[in-house]
Amino acid sequence: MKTIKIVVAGPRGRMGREAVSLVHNTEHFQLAAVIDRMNDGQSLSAVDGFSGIDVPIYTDIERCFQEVKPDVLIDLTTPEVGKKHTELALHYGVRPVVGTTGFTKEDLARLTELAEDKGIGAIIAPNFAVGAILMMKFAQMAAKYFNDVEIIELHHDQKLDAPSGTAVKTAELISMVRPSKKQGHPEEKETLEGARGATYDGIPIHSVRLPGLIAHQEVIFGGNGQALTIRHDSFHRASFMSGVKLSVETVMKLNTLVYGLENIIE
Ligand SMILES: NC(=O)C1=CN([C@@H]2O[C@H](COP(=O)(O)OP(=O)(O)OC[C@H]3O[C@@H](n4cnc5c(N)ncnc54)[C@H](OP(=O)(O)O)[C@@H]3O)[C@@H](O)[C@H]2O)C=CC1
Ligand SMILES: O=C(O)C1=N[C@H](C(=O)O)C[C@H](O)C1
Repeated sequence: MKTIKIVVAGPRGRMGREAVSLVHNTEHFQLAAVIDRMNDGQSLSAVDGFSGIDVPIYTDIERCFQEVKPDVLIDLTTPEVGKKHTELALHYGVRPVVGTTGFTKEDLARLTELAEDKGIGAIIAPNFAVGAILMMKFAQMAAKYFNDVEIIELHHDQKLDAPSGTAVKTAELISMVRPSKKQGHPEEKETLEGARGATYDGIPIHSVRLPGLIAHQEVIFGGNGQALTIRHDSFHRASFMSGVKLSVETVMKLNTLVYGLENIIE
């Protein structure tokens, strides 16, 4: 298998650390550099937790792309930084694999067009865990039979975006197969603002943030005399890494942007 030359953005982060380790330990992957917002020009091996991983740190992504010429960028940063990185990667002909969440519909449309113009692959995946992809697929299947649904997503309290990318993606998949609907009593009123959560096409989404959690979601369907709950839990960020690996391998064969791993996991 041809070696894939990879740059990871956000290496000191919770996900970035796992991704660096995955790339470093995968035979046909080469970790060529990392992009961070500090330690420019130093070796990653000098940073706590990366001993023996001797690759350069760049704080300037454009200089990194010009000098390193990677095949793939794995971005695990923050919503604003992730958007900028993805756009620049496409501009430089580097295929982005983006786990960073918080992208809007407009962001996705713009990036899809850019990938199309450049004729290269890109993957933006709100969730890399296979169990989470199945949860979303099962929820979409169930929505054909149950019109009423609410999503509860639960994450660690350091998460920047709400609702989670996974919750938004789940609501999008459900709204593709069920008619738009205003749920609950037509005259219901919130006596405390926000009590009914955010809504996506009439689907309430509730975001819980607590220390101790990692990434969890329940999709609850209600019907006549019954309820169906579909739940997924990530107890460790290692749960996301097989999806990152598959995405890096797949993005090399694509020439458009794919949003969501459900489109590449059959
Ligand atoms: N798709 C998926 O399956 C998953 C996606 N995620 C998403 O991945 C993203 C990262 O999550 P997580 O690892 O928990 O977050 P962290 O806050 O732990 O990591 C983000 C990292 O990005 C760094 N960073 C900030 N600005 C820049 C920049 N300009 N250049 C390079 N690095 C930068 C931060 O540095 P500093 O600390 O100095 O600010 C930090 O090290 C989030 O959007 C999250 O929602 C998370 C889990 C799974
Ligand atoms: O920030 C996180 O941790 C996670 N973010 C992603 C999301 O917003 O859906 C994926 C997973 O839930 C973990």
